[in-house]
Amino acid sequence: MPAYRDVLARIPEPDAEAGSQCQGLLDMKTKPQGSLGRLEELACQWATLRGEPAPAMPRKGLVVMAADHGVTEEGVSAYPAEVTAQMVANFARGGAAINVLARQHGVRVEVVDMGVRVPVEGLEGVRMHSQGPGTANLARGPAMSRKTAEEALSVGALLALELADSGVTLLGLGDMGIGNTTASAALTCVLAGVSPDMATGRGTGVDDAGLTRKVEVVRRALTVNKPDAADPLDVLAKVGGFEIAGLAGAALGAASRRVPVMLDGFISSVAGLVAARLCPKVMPFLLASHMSREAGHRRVLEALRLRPLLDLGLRLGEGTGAVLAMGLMDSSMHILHEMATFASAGVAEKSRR
Ligand SMILES: O=C(O)c1ccc[n+]([C@@H]2O[C@H](COP(=O)([O-])O)[C@@H](O)[C@H]2O)c1
Ligand SMILES: Cc1cc2nc[nH]c2cc1C
Repeated sequence: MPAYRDVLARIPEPDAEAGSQCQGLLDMKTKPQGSLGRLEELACQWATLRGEPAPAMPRKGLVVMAADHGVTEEGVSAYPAEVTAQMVANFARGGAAINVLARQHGVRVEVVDMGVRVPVEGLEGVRMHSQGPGTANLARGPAMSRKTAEEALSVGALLALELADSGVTLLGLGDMGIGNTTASAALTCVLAGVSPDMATGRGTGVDDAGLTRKVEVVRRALTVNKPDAADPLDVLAKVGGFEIAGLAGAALGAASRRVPVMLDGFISSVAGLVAARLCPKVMPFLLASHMSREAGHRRVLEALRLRPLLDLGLRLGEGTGAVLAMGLMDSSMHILHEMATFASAGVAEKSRR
């Protein structure tokens, strides 16, 4: 059995009792009840998912999965496909935005080559799990076989298990892949039930003509491939990407170990949606870090019933928004562990009037 199928059968239920006990602890802190708003919600969510009223501070990890997309030959990106490999080298050297933010927030980063066109073999710190030299052009036929989609899902699931075993308790998802907003738009159309013009955005910054072309390409991908919305693996194989499949697998693997998953922008949220369609039990473990500028992101978060923590106009990917939001999770846990209570600080509680 492919590894990802094994993990999705093991995703536990959240522990609502641990969450309400966590709220009880927060209510004893020296503040009007509920006044830390979503930070309190985050703390309780963390408790619910970890299954303890006062869990330890998160140990943060992030997987950045990179792959190329055959659909770039349709002229759907503002940047050339070579940028995917070049950015993987940049990640390995520690010079990308994600490296900077991860260092600031103490997040361990794992970079995975899931199928970059020109392999980046030999780069220290890059894990090689290439599924091929990029996907096939999804506007002309399936992006990959069903078997490859399952293999990529399994790579992600096994990596998440490995990270959980080594102590990671909060996992962020990041992506890198020129052309991947086209694949993500096509996935969004099928899995969230929206039209190509609603799901498609400017990605790295295509102009108006590029956007019109991109919507047409997404429309053609759906007509040519006829993905079956009731069969998420079929959808993923036909109009997905290697890195998207890997990230979906990572979400499933993390959830199976009670490791909450911090989604990033459009692409990693689509991966979350793929995971949710494969196994709805993953849904409580998915957290939305931010609202991307990319047009389709809102639709994906709506389909996942998630409310993003931040709205910073980001549209970079790489896991940048996920890492920023992990800082909020840290803050919520510092509050839970370090704030004085009304009793310990001798502060008068709410009047009973
Ligand atoms: O995270 C997002 O919401 C996001 C929105 C737009 C673009 N990106 C990044 O830009 C690349 C894909 O853009 P494109 O135009 O080549 O499809 C890919 O590397 C993504 O990480 C990411
Ligand atoms: C330079 C560059 C960096 C990126 N990081 C994620 N997607 C990207 C796309 C481009 C073009």
